[in-house]
Amino acid sequence: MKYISQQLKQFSKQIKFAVDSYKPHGIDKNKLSNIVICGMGGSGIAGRIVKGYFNDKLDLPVEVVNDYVLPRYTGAKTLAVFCSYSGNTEETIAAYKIAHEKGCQIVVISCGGELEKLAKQNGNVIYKVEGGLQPRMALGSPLTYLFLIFFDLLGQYKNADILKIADFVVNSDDYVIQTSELVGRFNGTVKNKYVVVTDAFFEGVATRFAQQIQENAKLEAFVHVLPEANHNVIESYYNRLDTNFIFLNSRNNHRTNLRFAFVKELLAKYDVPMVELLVKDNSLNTLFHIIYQLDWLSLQVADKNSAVSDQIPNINALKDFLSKQ
Ligand SMILES: O=P(O)(O)OC[C@H]1O[C@](O)(CO)[C@@H](O)[C@@H]1O
Repeated sequence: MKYISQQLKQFSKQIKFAVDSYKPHGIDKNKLSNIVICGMGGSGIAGRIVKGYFNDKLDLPVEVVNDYVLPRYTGAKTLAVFCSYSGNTEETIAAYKIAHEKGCQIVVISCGGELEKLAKQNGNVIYKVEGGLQPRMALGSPLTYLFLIFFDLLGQYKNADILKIADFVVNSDDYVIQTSELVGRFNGTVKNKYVVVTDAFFEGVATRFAQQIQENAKLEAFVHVLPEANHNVIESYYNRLDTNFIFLNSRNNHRTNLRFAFVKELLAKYDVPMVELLVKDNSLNTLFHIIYQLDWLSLQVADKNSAVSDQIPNINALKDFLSKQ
């Protein structure tokens, strides 16, 4: 835990690094028909978070691709952003090669590897990330770059609010205290599963937390998105749930708010551990704070579960297996 928590403490520094290093990409939004953001795991999640944020702000379809292939509609009018910390993730490299062949407008976020090599050869825009961390503990820079790339497309890059991302200076000890309180609220009964009930705006943030619980704490974690989850998974909300619930609601839809209220009441009947995260507003600052808070929570849960959070033996064994094929 100590080693990985040292890495998490650099979140704020990573954000600042990206804000300071960012240079406008020069891509004209009016010449685009769509955007794809490609990447896996702790890098791909940045795309999902940004997609949720810009859903009601950008008049272009955005798709997140966590795969080897790109959708058929991609081409010269596609902005394809590739996000890989190591630059050596095989799915991301394969998708990059397709984008290059199809003549997409390409932007790469990475600290090196094969992806950076190809991007340099092909003269793509590259946003460099500082190396030496576990990819899932390096989200600050890629996420900030992605936000800046999108604001830049909207012609808002110089907007003071956006540059305020750089003001995200935190005392990580405060987060450790806050999240250990949250863990305390879950503790009455030890549950083995985590579910985040979220709305679409925070789906990426919720998924980030689920992935952090899976990789760091070695526990099952799921995301139930409202309103859709009210049409299916709600039927599993009965007694004997072995689950801790977290609620994350941006409060931007009155009907969805009602759904949250109903679900909370329903689960309360079964005495299920629940925590509602405080969402002050839908600003970038709040979004970054929630991500950081949930990252700390995943490490606290890992500690409680005596998990070795900096080791990912199954993932490494899989990569080893694939490299021999
Ligand atoms: O950012 P990268 O280097 O492409 O890695 C993507 C993902 O792959 C892993 O290294 C493991 O498969 C994750 O830890 C990471 O989130």
